[in-house]
Amino acid sequence: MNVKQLAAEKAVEYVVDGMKVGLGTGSTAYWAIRKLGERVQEGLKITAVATSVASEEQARELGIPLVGFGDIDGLDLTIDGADELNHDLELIKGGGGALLREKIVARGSKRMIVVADESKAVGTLGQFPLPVEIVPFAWEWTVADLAKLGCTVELRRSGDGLYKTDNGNYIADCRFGTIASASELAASLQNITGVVEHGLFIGIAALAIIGKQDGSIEIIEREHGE
Ligand SMILES: O=C[C@H](O)[C@H](O)[C@H](O)COP(=O)(O)O
Repeated sequence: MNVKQLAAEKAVEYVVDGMKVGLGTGSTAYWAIRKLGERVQEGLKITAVATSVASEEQARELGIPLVGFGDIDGLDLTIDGADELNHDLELIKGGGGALLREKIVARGSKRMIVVADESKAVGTLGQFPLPVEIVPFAWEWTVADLAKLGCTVELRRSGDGLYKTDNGNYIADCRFGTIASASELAASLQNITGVVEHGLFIGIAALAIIGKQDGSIEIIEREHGE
């Protein structure tokens, strides 16, 4: 059973004619984009923006109409994956390096649906190293500042060199083990000048659709105003 596909295809049921849709990034969002492509070929009328070069290419190949950010002032719905999520729908994202674009797109959406398999649902965030996008300039100092927050930091690599995001920045993967307060940590991260954005998504996702090995789906909805 492909539980990522199960969750992703359920989320696509929320898409209706006329919607402006944000396309997430990663191996779960892949299935949502694929299903959306099928529905577009069957006549669904939507426009979309993508959160990464990879998702944009996938959408284009499937014939999903893409628009520029200057053409629209917001989105109705974004469907995206997560690396970890807790019961308050606080997320860790950025395992695929797309967190900055993902956060811009999700924040510009009336609703964000997270799609994930059950391994991503945790009691406390932090087992997954938190991806933090940092500028290459003086990255050594930024990494040192991040480590002062109580994590071990590894600069993400790719092949022989350092990994670069679609925006030309580096990713520092910060292993906290346990994140007691995501909002306090988010505030501390935002205070570090070399940090462009971090992978904590707090108060952004409205709904999570979690695919389970037994073929069932769990839906978690965030209380309004939480
Ligand atoms: O940068 C990547 C994104 O935040 C992904 O949504 C996240 O890493 C989950 O990816 P996957 O569905 O491949 O586990």
